[in-house]
Amino acid sequence: MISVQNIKKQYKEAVVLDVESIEIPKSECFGLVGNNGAGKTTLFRIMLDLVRATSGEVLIDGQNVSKTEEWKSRVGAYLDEHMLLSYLTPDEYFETLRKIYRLSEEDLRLHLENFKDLFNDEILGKKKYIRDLSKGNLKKVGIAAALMGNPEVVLLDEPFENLDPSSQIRLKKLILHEKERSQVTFLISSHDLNHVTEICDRIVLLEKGKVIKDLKEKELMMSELDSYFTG
Ligand SMILES: Nc1ncnc2c1ncn2[C@@H]1O[C@H](COP(=O)(O)OP(=O)(O)OP(=O)(O)O)[C@@H](O)[C@H]1O
Repeated sequence: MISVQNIKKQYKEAVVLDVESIEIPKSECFGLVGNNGAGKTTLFRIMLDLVRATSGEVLIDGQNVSKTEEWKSRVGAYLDEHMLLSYLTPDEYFETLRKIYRLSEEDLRLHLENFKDLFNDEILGKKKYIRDLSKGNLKKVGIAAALMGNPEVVLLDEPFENLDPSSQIRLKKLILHEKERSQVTFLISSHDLNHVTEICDRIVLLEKGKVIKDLKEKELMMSELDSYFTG
């Protein structure tokens, strides 16, 4: 369970995030939407302790993320390419993570097997450095890495961005499969309302750092979001 309590983030006078409370139960697929600058990435960065909130706290299974470390072994995330090791090839990168997560070679093989369709023969065995991959392929490496080590919680910032249509569909299937298989709690930010409403159980809409809608009824999500974004 993830609990966001009275989180405020301020840069000088500008308050970019002001969230009273969000509770995310285990195995929920939580979608986060909002226009550019609404605060989605900032909220994710605070949840991962990459940025410190001005006030308030985020708890993962009761642990304050800015004061403890243990939660890190249960959380996977891909926010942007800064999280990758760009001087490695994808094979070298996954092998490095395998050792960090203490997985067997067979575990890694099985993990990457799940990504076979998504990788579309473009990622593994190519001897190409991560820094030279296309934006979409970078994202695929980051997502596969975020899901390594059986995380209980996975945060993905704009996972569909830069993916071709086939890859977007494959990624949706993969997330739904992972959710079924291992009850992962997914937190997904996206500008793609169709994808996010299709896979998420709940969608929070941010506007200028504030939660203005918390949609839990699948049938109403799309129409509510549609009317908000078409203004
Ligand atoms: N280091 C910083 N210094 C000043 N302002 C910042 C900093 N980081 C983020 N911001 C501001 O915080 C606000 C929220 O940004 P954030 O990246 O969280 O939005 P977002 O919802 O993820 O946007 P997008 O959809 O464009 O990715 C923006 O106004 C941004 O300019």
